[in-house]
Parts: sequence; C-alpha cells; structure tokens
Amino acid sequence: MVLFRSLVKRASDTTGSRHAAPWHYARHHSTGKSNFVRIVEVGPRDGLQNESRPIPPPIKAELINRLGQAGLRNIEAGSFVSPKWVPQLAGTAEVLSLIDPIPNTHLSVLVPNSKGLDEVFRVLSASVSPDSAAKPPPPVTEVAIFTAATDAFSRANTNVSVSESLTRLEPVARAALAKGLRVRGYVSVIVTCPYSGRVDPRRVRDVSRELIQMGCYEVSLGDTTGTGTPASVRTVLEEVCKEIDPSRLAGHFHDTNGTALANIFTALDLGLRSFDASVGGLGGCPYSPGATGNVATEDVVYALAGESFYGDIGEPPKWDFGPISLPLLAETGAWISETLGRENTSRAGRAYLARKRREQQLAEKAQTRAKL
Ligand SMILES: CC(C)(COP(=O)([O-])OP(=O)([O-])OC[C@H]1O[C@@H](n2cnc3c(N)ncnc32)[C@H](O)[C@@H]1OP(=O)([O-])[O-])[C@@H](O)C(=O)NCCC(=O)NCCSC(=O)C[C@@](C)(O)CC(=O)[O-]
Repeated sequence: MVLFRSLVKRASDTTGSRHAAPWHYARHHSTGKSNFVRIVEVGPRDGLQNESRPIPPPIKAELINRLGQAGLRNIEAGSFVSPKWVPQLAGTAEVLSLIDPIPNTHLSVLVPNSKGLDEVFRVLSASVSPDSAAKPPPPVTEVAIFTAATDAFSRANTNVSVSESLTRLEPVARAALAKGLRVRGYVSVIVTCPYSGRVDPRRVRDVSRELIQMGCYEVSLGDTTGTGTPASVRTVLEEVCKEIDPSRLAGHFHDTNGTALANIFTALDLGLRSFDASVGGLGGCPYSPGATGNVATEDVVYALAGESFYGDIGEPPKWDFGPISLPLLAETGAWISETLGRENTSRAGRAYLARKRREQQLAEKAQTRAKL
C-alpha cells in the first residue's frame, strides 16, 4: 500500500493528473509546437520477445541498466504474458528484481489480461513486504495494454477479437489506475495486417478512442508489419487526430522497409512528439511474420538531434531528448547485438563506433610516431 501511494504521488508529481500526458512540452515561441520528443525504449520487451534463443535474466537486466545509464527515461522492461505464447519473455519478475534503481525513469511492463496485472501487483507488493524490507521495489510505474485494429491480428496475438480484447482490458486499466500506475495503450497493425491486408484508418481511430476512454494517457500506434510509408502513415494519423489530440499519441514504427524514420518525420509534422524505438533495432512481433525490429533508438536520436524542424522561423529549435547519450546508446546497441549474436541494424550506432575506432587508430599511430 505504501508503495502504491508513493507511485500515485510519483505519477501525479509529473502529470498533474493521472490521465494527462506525463511530461511537459517546451513550446516553440513562433509555432506553439513542442520541440521535446519523448522516446520510449522498447528494446527489452519488443526487442527481445522475438529472439530465437533463451536470454538469461541477468543479460536482460544489464540491457535495462545500460539503457538507463545512456539516459533513456522511459523503458519498457518486459511483459507478463503467457509463457506458452511468448516463451522469451518468461522471467520478467526476475529481471525486475535484478535491475539497478534508475532515477527519474518510468519503467513499464506489458500485460494482456488481469492475470498479468496481478503478477505485476505481486511483484511490486513482494518487494515492499517486511521480509524483504531491505530491497527497494522495482521502479515500475506503468503498464502497457495492447490490442489491434483487426480481428485477425488480435486473434493471432491474444486469441480474442478486438472487441473482446477491449472488454478484457477495461478492468485491467481500471485496476492499474486505482493502484496509481500509469496505463499506456497499443494499437497494432495500423497500416497493414499480415492476415487480413490493408487496414481501414477508421478502425484505428475507433480503437484508439476506446483506449483513451479507458484511461490510457497515451496510445502508441503500431505499424507492426513495417509496411507504412509517409503517405499511408499520414492518412492513418490524420484520421486518428480527428478525435484524439496528437499529444496523446505515439508512433511505433517497425523498420522492415526502411521507412520508419520517414514515418517519424511525418508524425512530427502532424504534432506527435512521442516515439517508440529499440536499441540496435532489436526485435519484431512473434505474430507478424517477416517484420523486422523497431526503428533503432540510436537512429532516431541521431536524425532528430539538432534538427531545425521548423525551418527558418526565428532561432531554429533543437530537438530535445533530455539526457540521452548517443555514444552510450551506440555502445549498448553493439553490446546487446554481439551478446545475442545478431546484426546491429542501427546505422547511426555503427557509424559512431566506426568513427571512434578510426579516431583511436589515428591516436595510436600518432603516439607511435611520437615515440620514434
Ligand atoms: C492473452 C493470452 C494469455 C491469451 O491466451 P489463451 O491461451 O487464450 O488464454 P488462457 O487464459 O486460456 O491461458 C492459457 C495459459 O496461459 C496462462 N496465462 C494466461 N495469461 C497469463 C499471463 N498474463 N501470464 C502468465 N500466464 C498466463 C494461463 O494460466 C494458461 O495456463 P495453463 O492453465 O494452460 O497452464 C495469450 O494470447 C498471450 O499471452 N498473448 C500475448 C502475445 C504477446 O505477448 N505478443 C507480443 C506482444 S504485442 C506486440 O508485440 C505488438 C506491439 C505492442 O509491440 C505493437 C506493435 O508492434 O504492433
């Protein structure tokens, strides 16, 4: 109970209200639009759920610790879903018990139903029981609930139709909010469904509205297959923004066809300021065959840092990410890719490390010459 009170306080410290967006926008003086871009790191969850080999909890915990050290302030740490459906994410409770405290950071976990939420409560309560008084609670402040824009995908992913999934999620959201947790919603397959093809943007709008009405502070719109282009993403977002303010929406773009960054810029143009990304471009969804990982966090940071998005109106604003360090992110992307034996798909991360190696070689040559 003590923990839940402190969670309510922590949430309201930053939100002012449980349902409001939990960060403050710095407004650009001429356009009134914000320059602050929130990055939600989904590598430890979306990234790792698609790996073929089991990943030991200490590796997952180290990934989260490194991401925290790199300055990420919103990290999706894992999920409490059925291990029969996604065996890779079994062990999230152990992962949470192994991570270091990360100040000012929101950790979230994905839950599909009440059973998953009960597991979150159990983990949080266990760590404040008198028996474990010495152990601080894992800093989970948020749960993510998820559904889809098509029945076919929803059934493949969670065994129920969209409307059944919304019915199942409503009490989950209510219970999480009652305990002071923030709730974020996902809508998958906003552009194309791998089972039923092209998606009607009005479906995306309607499902997003339902999630907002349940109390989600933000809905993350997932181009799960990574087939979206700036044109198709614009069509969907324009439809959703008819009913939902862009400050309550996030973009979640898989990079299957190399369009994720272009889609992010399209979304920025429409007023979205929150994006999911995955260090090293990890991941994919087990129920979206052929789709690759999310856009790499390093690439998003590189592409937006210093970008004068509002062109020549007065002093060009710089995108602000808070404390995120590209060098530390690049090291983390390289480390996790090597650890998993997979390709690091972050172009910006690889370019940074190659430049660093070249600089080191030049410095070594200079030292050798100086000694001669
Ligand atoms: C929703 C269910 C559980 C329905 O699965 P089901 O088989 O219909 O449900 P069930 O209630 O019959 O449960 C089956 C078994 O799982 C257990 N179970 C049931 N719930 C839980 C739980 N929470 N935690 C642990 N165990 C659970 C339950 O106890 C039972 O065990 P048994 O009695 O057979 O031994 C299942 O379909 C499921 O877990 N699906 C999750 C799939 C998933 O995680 N997909 C990836 C995440 S979504 C995503 O990646 C997209 C996103 C968000 O990134 C955005 C984008 O890119 O689009």
